[in-house]
Amino acid sequence: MQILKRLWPLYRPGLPLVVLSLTQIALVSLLGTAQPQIIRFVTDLVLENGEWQYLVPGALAVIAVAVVQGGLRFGQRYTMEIVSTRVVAQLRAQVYSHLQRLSWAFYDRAQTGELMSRVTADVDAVRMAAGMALVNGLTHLGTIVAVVVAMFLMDWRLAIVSLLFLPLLVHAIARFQAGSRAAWSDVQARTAELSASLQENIAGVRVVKAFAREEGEIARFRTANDAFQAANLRAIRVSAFWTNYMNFLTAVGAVAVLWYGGRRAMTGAISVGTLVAFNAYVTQLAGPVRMLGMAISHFTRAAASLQRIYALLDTPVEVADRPGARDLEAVVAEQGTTAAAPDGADPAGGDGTRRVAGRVTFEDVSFRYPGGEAVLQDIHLDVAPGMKVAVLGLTGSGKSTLLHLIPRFYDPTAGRVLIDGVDVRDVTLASLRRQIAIVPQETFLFSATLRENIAYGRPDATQEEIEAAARAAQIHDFILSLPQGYDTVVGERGVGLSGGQKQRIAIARALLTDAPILLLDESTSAVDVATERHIQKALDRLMSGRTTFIIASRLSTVMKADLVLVLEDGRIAARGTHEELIRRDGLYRRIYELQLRPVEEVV
Ligand SMILES: Nc1ncnc2c1ncn2[C@@H]1O[C@H](COP(=O)(O)OP(=O)(O)OP(=O)(O)O)[C@@H](O)[C@H]1O
Repeated sequence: MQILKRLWPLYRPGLPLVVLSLTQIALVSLLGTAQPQIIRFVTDLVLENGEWQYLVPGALAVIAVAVVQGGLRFGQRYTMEIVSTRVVAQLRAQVYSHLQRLSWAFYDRAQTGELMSRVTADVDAVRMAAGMALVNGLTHLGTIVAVVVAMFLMDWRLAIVSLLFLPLLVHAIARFQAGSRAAWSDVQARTAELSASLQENIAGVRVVKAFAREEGEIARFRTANDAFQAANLRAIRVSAFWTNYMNFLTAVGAVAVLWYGGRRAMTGAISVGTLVAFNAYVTQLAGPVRMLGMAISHFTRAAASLQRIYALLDTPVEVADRPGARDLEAVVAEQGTTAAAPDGADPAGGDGTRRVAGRVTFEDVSFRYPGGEAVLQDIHLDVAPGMKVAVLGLTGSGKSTLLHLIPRFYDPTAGRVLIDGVDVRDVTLASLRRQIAIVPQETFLFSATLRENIAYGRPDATQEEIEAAARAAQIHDFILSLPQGYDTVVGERGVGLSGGQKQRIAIARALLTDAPILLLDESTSAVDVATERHIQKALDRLMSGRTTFIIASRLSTVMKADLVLVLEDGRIAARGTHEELIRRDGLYRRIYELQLRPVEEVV
């Protein structure tokens, strides 16, 4: 019920069409009762009384009814399908846009394949129910009602006897409904499991092959596949048993007609034509009843799917715009803190929007992942615009997490993160993220052209701007060397490009957004000396004039940094410049010995 209430607003705009379809359904149902009546007349007049002139008109009338019914059936189905495809398209769009809004914390827990199945299989189940099943279900219901009424109008005694099976039928429908709901919900869950397994396997195919785990993966998939098959068979069993049981009950009805109707016809209480018509009606009930069963199973399936879809739509967006949140640029401009633009930085952004200065402040920030232990504790930090901060620490010390709090991928559990003195939670996410460029360790490239990939953050960028960014990122010459140049389509995740090339595409992407704050996860992947020099140049260009947080793995980066932070178990264990820190005999020295020097020596 609750579900229908939520679905209703989607149907409302198509109300006139729904009414039209319902009218057609009513007419089809009424016409369904006409044929046995014609047969009744023909039987009584032609066979009993020998009035042969009624035979041909009777036959023609049967054909006419069938033709009109066919036209109406087409109309009812088509009109309802217009409404339902529209409803389902809106539902799908709602799911998709909610998926865009959901935050990192949600995707940490989510399974990609399961989400895909939500958008495809579940939405499809709703489409089936909202269109075809709805029309068919209502038509069958209408036919049943019309037939029953016609029977009572002809002879109520015979009607009661021949419909004695009806309560049993209703009971069977109810049992069927309950059984198939459970069975289909199981099938849907298994479908999701199967597609999750498939998706994960495809995404991780390189790992699978590297570890020669194909056989293991096949076995794992087979288990999921078997479970899916078993669930499906269970659902079919439930469906097959109850629909056939319902058919059997209808046959019992036909026997009742023959037995009791035959006696009444012999005593002359009803005409032979009436008996024939009754028999036609009872057999006519068999089809709609069985189909109604099928429609019900579609509905129960759709109800289960809708429940899952709404559960997803109801998942709260953990990191969202506050009501009335304003753009960061506007708030900063109002406070008048934009004055201190860094050297060389253009206070007006490349695309003409205002830029903030780029002061980043952490005030007593602590953070824990949901259900986890504290990952960051008491972080106190004030980074002036244009400063380069190198973040170091052993693995798992919280370096990435620290960076992820700035663009609000997560919100701190305690304390505040400020940009130019403004709490990042007080401004719109879009305006906040416009001010931040990110170069992650793993570059994700979309299956699109290199041009589109570079311009991902600024789709309106001109070819000149894209080329300028690529040139600064030291990747322009390489792109030109490809036969299709900037129009080269890269495969999913950028297959076809080397790690160093992908990283430079990411740098070009960040350069093009021209944001005053830069978050950089320096790749540790080993590259040759020439590539390393290219990347260094590209990075230097990118960092210039921007407040930069860099998870550093190269000594050269650390030496150039204005401030080095050493994280230990989520706390800032030491801070200072490389020179200051190296003189102390602490964690920094250890990291320097273990992590930084070797990389430098390779290069
Ligand atoms: N999405 C997450 N959900 C739950 N816990 C997480 C998540 N991401 C990281 N953690 C945990 O938080 C801690 C800090 O992780 P983080 O990735 O910030 O460390 P790091 O210093 O960047 O590590 P590395 O150098 O290995 O990349 C780790 O103990 C990790 O297990």
